[in-house]
Amino acid sequence: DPNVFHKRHLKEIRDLGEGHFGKVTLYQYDPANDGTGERVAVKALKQENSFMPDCWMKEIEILRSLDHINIVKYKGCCAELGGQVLQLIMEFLPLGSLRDYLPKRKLGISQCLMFAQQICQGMDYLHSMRYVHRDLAARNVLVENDGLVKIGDFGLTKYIPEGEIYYRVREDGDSPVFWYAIECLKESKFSFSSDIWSFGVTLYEILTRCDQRQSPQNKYAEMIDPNHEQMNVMVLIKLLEKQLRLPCPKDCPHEVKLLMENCWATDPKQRPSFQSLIEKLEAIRRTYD
Ligand SMILES: Nc1n[nH]c2ccc(-c3ccc(NS(=O)(=O)c4cccc(Cl)c4)cc3)cc12
Repeated sequence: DPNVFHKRHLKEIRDLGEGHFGKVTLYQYDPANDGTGERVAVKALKQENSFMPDCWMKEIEILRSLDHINIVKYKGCCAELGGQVLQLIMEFLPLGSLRDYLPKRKLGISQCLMFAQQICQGMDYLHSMRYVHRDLAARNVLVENDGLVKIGDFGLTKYIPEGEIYYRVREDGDSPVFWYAIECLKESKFSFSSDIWSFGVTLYEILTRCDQRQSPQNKYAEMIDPNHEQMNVMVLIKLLEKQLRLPCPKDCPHEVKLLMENCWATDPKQRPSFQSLIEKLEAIRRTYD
């Protein structure tokens, strides 16, 4: 079965990333044991979290059910600890995430907008399957080559049943609050529209070329008075309720600034859909051809 990987043939190479519940590692899968095997990315639960296999199995099922050029490919599973827990095997993209790639490459605005449009295409497909991603950020977008990006992690993705609009969560764990829509911070209400807000923050990251000095967290921290308050979720909510938003990165075209701010509308219903963002980004990109 090409989707089954045997632990004994997986040779660890290096870490690719670490989240709250798991970590992603680069391995060579080398059954011939002659160094000619293919490189794969393996996502495993951190041991202390192996108590939550049901949402882990759900994550594996979700990625296995997805098939889109802008979504990282599922390759299979590997039994761990005598079969209790599975490891998720994905295709390996050598250029890593946008956070690794953008600071090193001086991409023009047109190529940044092409990446943004491809993220919208992957997300439009995900929403068409009635999944809310809940963790869209530049660190979770992978680079295949300088013309193709893919969404690379679905650890917080949830299915929204027909007829429902929101997904309420209990755990806040290590929540990516600076990418969260205001209604997620205030009421833990996640929806297709809250993914649009996170896309706006991801577009902001792309336009700053993932410069960490201009990260969402640092930029929001600059908006408060450091002398009398420390940044936390309550301070962030107040700042957003005062209609403050991330600043427009330099060399960001005016129509892209408007598009980004539309994604951060307080009212979720005022935010665009990924379909309309694809059309708008396509039109703006054509002015650069
Ligand atoms: N270079 C790659 N090829 N294939 C991959 C699959 C996933 C990833 C990946 C995907 C996401 C991240 N972001 S991350 O913030 O490190 C992360 C978030 C949630 C859960 C985890 Cl375990 C890690 C880091 C790495 C990288 C590659």
